[in-house]
Order: sequence, then structure tokens, then C-alpha cells
Amino acid sequence: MLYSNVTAEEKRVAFREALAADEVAQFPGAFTPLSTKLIQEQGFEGVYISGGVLANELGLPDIGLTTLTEVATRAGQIARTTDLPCLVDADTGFGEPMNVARTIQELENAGLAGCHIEDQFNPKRCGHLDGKNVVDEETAVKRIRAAVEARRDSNFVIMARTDIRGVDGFDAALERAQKLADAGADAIFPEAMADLAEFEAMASNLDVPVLANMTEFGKSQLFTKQQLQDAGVSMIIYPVTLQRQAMGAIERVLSAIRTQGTQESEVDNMLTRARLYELVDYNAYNQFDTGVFNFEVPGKPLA
Ligand SMILES: C[C@](O)(C(=O)O)[C@H](CC(=O)O)C(=O)O
Ligand SMILES: [Mg+2]
Repeated sequence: MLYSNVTAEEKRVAFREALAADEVAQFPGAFTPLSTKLIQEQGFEGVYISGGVLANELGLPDIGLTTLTEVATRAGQIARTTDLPCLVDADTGFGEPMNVARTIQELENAGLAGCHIEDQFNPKRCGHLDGKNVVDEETAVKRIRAAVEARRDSNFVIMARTDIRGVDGFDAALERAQKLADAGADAIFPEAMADLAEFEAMASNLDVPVLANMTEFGKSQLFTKQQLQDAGVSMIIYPVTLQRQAMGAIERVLSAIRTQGTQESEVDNMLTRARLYELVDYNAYNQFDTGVFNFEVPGKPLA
């Protein structure tokens, strides 16, 4: 009811445990606060909050237009609905190293379990597109150092993402990842790995956990959980999957309404009213007032 009763501190501990576990942790990308309920019900280890999804939801491309305030606010709304730890995409950290420091403290305040900071420069782009630009090693390292020094909860996970693979190749990516881990990053997000062998080489050469980004229509094949686990990866994100799926369903129902004059053909694919009420725990609010949930007629449950 209302919000999660698990504290941010507890979620950060759970995130660290998930990263250290033998089994690879799966974090689907929540595209709304409500969608975390479904993620939690399926037993996933955590929730990812994508910068791309957040920008797209505002009708914007993922090129660094969103602000820290927008990201921290939305990520906080998502995080408070779930008992699971949430990892948020903090893009390039929203500015200079001093801005990165402030970003970390705002995200801690918003109840996140961790975030990742990348080494692109603005205007940034999806890591699976060509033509990216990355900052030099010194700047990338400074961002991570600033992040690590700024955090007040030592369990808040600071993950470094490097986009250099698509610019200078795998060896440069491994070298950059090692430098970022030395700078204090708790985990590494090597963006746009070309194949499973690259994930494997990254994981075996680093002392910190490695994340695999299983975004659709990108540069990496959609490897299974088992394949990535065997490659030594510690966690997997499915950043835009729910948004793509939901928008596909929305497109279909709108077309049905327009062409058939009714949504009838799509109703079987919808979440029912009863299921929706279950997800928001409607019934439980009777604890405050027994008149809140008293519209069910005996013997005639809600559809
Ligand atoms: C992970 C990512 O940073 C995101 O914002 O979700 C994107 C995902 C995507 O655009 O498919 C990325 O840069 O990989
Ligand atoms: Mg992103």
C-alpha cells in the first residue's frame, strides 16, 4: 500500500548482494512506476530506469536533453513503488565532475540503489548507434572519482559505463574499464560489446561485476541469461523492452479503434480492471476507510 516499506539503504544492500551472487541478476527497465509491480511479481532481482525511456516518454530523443531534476524526480517515483533495488541511467552525470557529485547526492535522496555514469560527451546518443564521441581518460576518471567521493551511503552503487568500444575497439574498452574500476567504480557497463567473447574477456579481466545491455535493435545479439551467466556477466538490463512492447500494443489498439470503430478485438490482450486494482492494492485501502473498496457485489467479482 502507498509506497514500498523497504528503505533505500536496504535496497542498496540487496543490490550489492545481487551483483555478488553466482546467478546473474536480471533488471528489466520499468517505463512507469506501475510497471515495477509486474517486474517484482515475476521475481526479478531489480529494476532498471533507462535514460532513453525517460527521454522518450517526454517525446524527446535520447541525446542528453533531460535534466537532473527530471531524471531524479521520475526515478524517485519509480523507486518508491517497488521493494526491489533500482539502477538509474545518469547519462554523462549532467555536467562537469562537480555536477556529477551533485547528481549522486540527488539520486541517493531519491531512493535509488545505484546509477551509471558514462564517458560520452554531449550531445550524447544511444550507445548502440555509430558516430559516438567519448571524453579522454582523465575526464572519464574524474567523473567517477567525483561520484565516489560524493556518495554518503557507501552501499550506493556507482557503475561506470564506457562507450569507447564503438569508437576505438575492444582493447581500448578493456583498458578504459580497468582505469574506471581503479578510480573506484563498483561495477562496469561495457557498452555495445560485439559478441559473447567480448563480454567474457571483459568479465574475466576485471575485478568488479560487469553488466550486459540486452537492448533490442542494437549492436549486441540478444543473448540468453544462461549464455551471459556462462560468460561471467553479473547483471543484465532490458532497458527499453517494456516501453517498446507497450507502445506496440498501444499502436495496435488505436488502429483497431480507428479502423473497426471499437477496441473489442484487443480487450483480451488488456490487463483487466481486477488485475489493475490488484497491482495498486486497491482493496487494502479499506484499512483507512471501509467505504473505499465496497463496490464488489457478492458472487459477482470484478472482471
Ligand atoms: C541503456 C541506454 O543507455 C538507455 O538509456 O536505456 C540505451 C538503450 C537504447 O537506446 O537502446 C543505450 O544507450 O544503450
Ligand atoms: Mg541511456
